[in-house]
Amino acid sequence: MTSATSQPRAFWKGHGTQNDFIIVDDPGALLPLEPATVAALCDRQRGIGADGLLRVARAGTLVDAGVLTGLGEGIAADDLFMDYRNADGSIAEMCGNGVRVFAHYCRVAGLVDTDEFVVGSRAGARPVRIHSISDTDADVSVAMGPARRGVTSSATIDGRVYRGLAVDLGNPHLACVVPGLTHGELGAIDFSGGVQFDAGVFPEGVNVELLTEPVDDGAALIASMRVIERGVGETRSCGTGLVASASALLASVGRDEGLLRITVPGGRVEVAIADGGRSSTLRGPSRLVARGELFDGALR
Ligand SMILES: N[C@@H](CCC[C@H](N)C(=O)O)C(=O)O
Repeated sequence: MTSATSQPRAFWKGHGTQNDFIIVDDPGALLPLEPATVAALCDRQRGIGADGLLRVARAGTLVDAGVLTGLGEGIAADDLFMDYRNADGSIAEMCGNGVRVFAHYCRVAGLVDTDEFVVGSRAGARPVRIHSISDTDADVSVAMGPARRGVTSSATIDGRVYRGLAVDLGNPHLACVVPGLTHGELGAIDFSGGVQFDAGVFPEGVNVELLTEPVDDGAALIASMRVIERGVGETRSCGTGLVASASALLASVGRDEGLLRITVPGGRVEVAIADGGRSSTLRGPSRLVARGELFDGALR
């Protein structure tokens, strides 16, 4: 006997500045993406291995299937929706690197026939623009919405306390600009013990970014970032974290708007914050590296 989940299921693999994702096209929203299933697929020893999983389906189909309770602001039933899961199987509202890879996949797979379209996310509509594209590489901008600054708080990593600014990108961030920290010193911090944070400030957990102080090169503010993601651990890049970091870097020099180029272990992206923080754009690469087939057992 066969069922919707017993058929071999195509998957793709891609990354945005080495924040990597399994992409599963599920037009009928039939896949039971239980947390344990997603965690097994994302596991780097017993699964495919990834920082997260992107389910591709139309927003209206996900509502009809009961995956979403509603369409969300600015999202039409026919819009493609990025149903994002962290590597531990938890659901997150948004993923900035994921949206670029998602848009790249949708264009290459023929799900859209234009270079500008709306991607739905649990944080709302995220319009994308594809500047250049091949089957493997793309350069994509995402309108990331407002970067909402909150309170200051602190996080402890490897026994050291870092002060930072809470910034809401639809998902929660604590972006810590560390006075005097060099790029080399940032790279040497031991993230293996994870992060401790104030659960009173971040009851849903938080993504924590550490940053060097910004340097103004005349065209943009330049800085380096590392991140420990909620539901994943350290990743080599985090798109929402980069926008949150841009907002904190601007705050550290008394500004609300500007252009920033931020280096992460997985590459470099550009962030623009405008309208006093009410809008933001993330621009960076996407690479599709493989496609394959999930066997029935992988989904149980
Ligand atoms: N890597 C992502 C963020 C993914 C979600 C995050 N771990 C959370 O739980 O909020 C990005 O590129 O933004």
